[in-house]
Amino acid sequence: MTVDLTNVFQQIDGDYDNLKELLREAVAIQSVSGDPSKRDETIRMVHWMKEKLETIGTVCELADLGTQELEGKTVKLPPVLLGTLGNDKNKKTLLVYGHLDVQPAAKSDGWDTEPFELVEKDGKLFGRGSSDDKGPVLCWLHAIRAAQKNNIELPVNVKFCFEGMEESGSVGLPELLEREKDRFLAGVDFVCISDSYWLGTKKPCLTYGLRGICSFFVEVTGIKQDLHSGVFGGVIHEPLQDLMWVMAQLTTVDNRIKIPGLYEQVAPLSAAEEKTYDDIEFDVAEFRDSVGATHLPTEDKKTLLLRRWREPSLAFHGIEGAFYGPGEKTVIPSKVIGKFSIRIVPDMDPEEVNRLTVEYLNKVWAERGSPNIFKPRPGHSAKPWVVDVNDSNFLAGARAMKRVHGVEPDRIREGCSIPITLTFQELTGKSVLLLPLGAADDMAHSQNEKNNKWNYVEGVKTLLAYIMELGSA
Ligand SMILES: C[C@H](N)C(=O)N[C@@H](Cc1c[nH]cn1)C(=O)O
Ligand SMILES: [Zn+2]
Ligand SMILES: [Zn+2]
Repeated sequence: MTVDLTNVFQQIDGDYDNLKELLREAVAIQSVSGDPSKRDETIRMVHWMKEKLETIGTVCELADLGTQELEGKTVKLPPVLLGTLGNDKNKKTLLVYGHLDVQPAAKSDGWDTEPFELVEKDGKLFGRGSSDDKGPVLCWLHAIRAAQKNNIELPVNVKFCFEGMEESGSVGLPELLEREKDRFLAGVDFVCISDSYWLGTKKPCLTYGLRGICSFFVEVTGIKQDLHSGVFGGVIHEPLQDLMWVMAQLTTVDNRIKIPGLYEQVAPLSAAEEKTYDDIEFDVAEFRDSVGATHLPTEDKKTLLLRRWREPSLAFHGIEGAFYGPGEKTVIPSKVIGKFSIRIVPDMDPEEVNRLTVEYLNKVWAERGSPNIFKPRPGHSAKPWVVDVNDSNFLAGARAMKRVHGVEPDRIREGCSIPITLTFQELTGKSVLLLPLGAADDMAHSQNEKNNKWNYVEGVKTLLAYIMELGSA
């Protein structure tokens, strides 16, 4: 029997001030997992969320993950929040995953407002984590709270797994989940993750694929300290010149990867799969304008989507040790570390990608002929993930989207990665649904990250509708 949610949806609309207040509190906690100086904040964020989950009756535990070595220091890993809400043997069990950590952010990066202060402007809620992933995580809480306020019994038991290291490769989580296979993960029937974005700004989507990732560090040293470029320029081998030259050998001008053997690993595209791209609504001009570009390497809809979702790509992230502040500094840096990553797709294997990439870097380094010291090394990696879109979990998600938005969602893939997705699928043997709530222009990881007020509120309704739909899945 379908429960009428009309009144609950109205109450959710009316509860906006509370929804916003909770997001404000969450955004204010600077849980940047990649920054060791902010590790206490990341841990505080997990404790904060535990308290919130307990207010809806969740039985919570904090799984300790020990420590990690980060920038030469031993730092505590944030615990993983495991929660159990309901234990009815006659009901199926939904496992919800989300992350409480965020990417780094500083006003000086070019934000219009302070990144860790939630600001509402023109129907948008600006703040680091508002979309990725604190907003969606809070939608789960609000959805269940709304059901409880209206005495609506959930048709499923709900388990929560919220971590604080997703943006840094989910360190320790796969091993914890392995250990929890026959305890916390036992009896899970469905998995759902809300940690990605719609393809546009208006039409909802369900996501059935993610790219994986292989990240790399390339270190070049050669002189004992930074040097005056006037006094020493021209008479030494500069590490930064070497590094820039090596990095420039990795891609072509239209961003194709030059590492031999990489594209050969990509699964061939069948005619049937190619056809699924025909009906997807995607406005290339809107996409181009949203990123502020004048030209894109391709403006053909299908080619562009294929490149985002089912082809590898290489992105450069930065150079540690190189001067980047305002003004001029006529210095030759002594040690530089280039950082880049490769997004990988089926059938690429992270270990093989790491091997081919390091082999290629060493080859071009040999061609460079520099006497400096060159150390390329892989960082974290994750496998790609693709599934069937028509199982009962996906159908429940589609019905929920239709109930809230009145349209059938598009089935899409994502260019980004959620490293733990495949682990959940393998350990539970159950379907994992990616139910995105954010808009394509949310600018996750970037300046002025936001969550639309509308997406946030409709997201609460969508997750509630999804939980209720699982009752007939
Ligand atoms: C899709 C998700 N919200 C996300 O942003 N994932 C990150 C995961 C990651 C991998 N390395 C560092 N972070 C991403 O795709 O970059
Ligand atoms: Zn992210
Ligand atoms: Zn995320």
